[in-house]
Amino acid sequence: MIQLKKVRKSYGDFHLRDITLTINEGVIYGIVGESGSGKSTLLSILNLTTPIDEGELVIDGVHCETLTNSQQRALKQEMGMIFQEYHLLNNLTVLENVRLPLKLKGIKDVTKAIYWLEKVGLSGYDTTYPSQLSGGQKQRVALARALVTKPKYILLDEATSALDEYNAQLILQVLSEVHAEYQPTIMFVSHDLDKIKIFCQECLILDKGSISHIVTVTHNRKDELLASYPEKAFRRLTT
Ligand SMILES: Nc1ncnc2c1ncn2[C@@H]1O[C@H](COP(=O)(O)OP(=O)(O)OP(=O)(O)O)[C@@H](O)[C@H]1O
Repeated sequence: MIQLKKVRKSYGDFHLRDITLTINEGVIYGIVGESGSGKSTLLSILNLTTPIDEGELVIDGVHCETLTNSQQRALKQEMGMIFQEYHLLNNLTVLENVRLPLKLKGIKDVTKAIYWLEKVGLSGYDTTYPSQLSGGQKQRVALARALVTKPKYILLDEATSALDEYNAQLILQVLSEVHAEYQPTIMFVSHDLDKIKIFCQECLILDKGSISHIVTVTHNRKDELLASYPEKAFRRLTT
């Protein structure tokens, strides 16, 4: 569980203000809001990339204002993050990028990295470098890298925005399978309300740095993502 109490962060004229929020285990949250409302800032605070100015951030009972380096490393290993700009390492191949979080955990076996590349439709790209990939392919490498260690928290910043509809659905399907398998907590930042509706259970609406609403998503159609194509088509056409 993650708790934020009166969290503040300022960048010049922008203020993320008094964010008080409990992020429960196993829930899929959407985060929406106008451009510049603070969605990425909130995710990077949760990912411990951005330190807060004031307030409290407590992750799994650990107070993050006073973390030791080893506590910070341990918590970060529970976070799988996809950044808006992907943050792939250009001097590493696709496979090496996906392996990186495993290596940081001291795991040498490459099987899981290969499995995840295949899962996001990129088998055969092991020795390719990020600069040779399209934006959508980079996004899928970032997804494989985020999921390879089975993290407890999955933080996704516009993870389907560079993708065509087929690949966006593929990613949401993969994430739904992952959620059905071990119930990680997922934070899904998106401008696409249809995807929020189909994928998320709760949705935070940010407005100029504050949470204006927390909405329970109704008519969630997650089952549809898990269904194989014939059932999916049948349900779409009949309900
Ligand atoms: N590292 C930074 N340094 C300075 N200003 C920043 C930094 N990160 C974010 N900001 C500013 O904070 C504000 C909120 O940015 P943020 O990226 O969190 O918004 P967002 O809701 O994710 O926007 P978008 O939908 O366009 O991605 C913006 O005004 C942005 O310029």
